[in-house]
Amino acid sequence: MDIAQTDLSGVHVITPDRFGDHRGFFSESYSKRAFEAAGLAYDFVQDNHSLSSQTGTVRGLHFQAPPHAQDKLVRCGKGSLFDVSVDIRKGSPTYGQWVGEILSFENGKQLLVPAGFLHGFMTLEPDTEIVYKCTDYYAPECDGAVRWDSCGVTWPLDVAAPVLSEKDLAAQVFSSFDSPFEYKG
Ligand SMILES: Cc1cn([C@H]2C[C@H](O)[C@@H](COP(=O)(O)OP(=O)(O)O[C@H]3O[C@H](C)C(=O)[C@H](O)[C@H]3O)O2)c(=O)[nH]c1=O
Repeated sequence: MDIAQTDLSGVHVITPDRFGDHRGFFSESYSKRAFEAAGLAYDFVQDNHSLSSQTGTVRGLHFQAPPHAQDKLVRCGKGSLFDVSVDIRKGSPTYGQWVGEILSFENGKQLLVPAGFLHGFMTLEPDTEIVYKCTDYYAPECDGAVRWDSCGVTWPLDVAAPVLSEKDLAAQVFSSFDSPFEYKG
């Protein structure tokens, strides 16, 4: 399992090993032991799975506010997507900065998105499935969203009208967003 730091401290790209044979492949898609050996200690309590049928579907950019903030370990179970994380920790030297990574069934890559970061993605092909682990349970009263196109993210597809939920269509713009997260070094 390769665990690589991104330009945003705390956000990692993780690539599990795949053992191929004549049947296909086997991969340990998550190992608490490997994470702890890399100094990453997360207690995941909920797995999420969503299907986006159309290319150019955008889900995000979302967060859960304290006291139910979530760290997320994200991977693509089928298809491909551009996964994005934005630092929203007030006082952070990288506040407002973003990283993006193509996650696909083919490349097996994962993105570790800590609490204090927005998370969202754009699908790059039809019938794309995302699967992710969270360190806290769903708390709709703490659910928050920032407009996908207001954070300066360079999205991979020039989609005039992405497929969005009502919630994401109505999300606040980043410039007027008051983050509930503080940078703790
Ligand atoms: C997130 C969540 C949702 N739901 C229910 C609530 C709605 O009835 C339905 C769809 O929820 P929503 O439109 O918020 O789903 P997404 O737009 O995929 O939201 C997620 O997308 C981005 C990429 C994220 O990182 C978050 O996990 C999450 O915000 O599932 C649940 O029952 N449990 C949950 O944990």
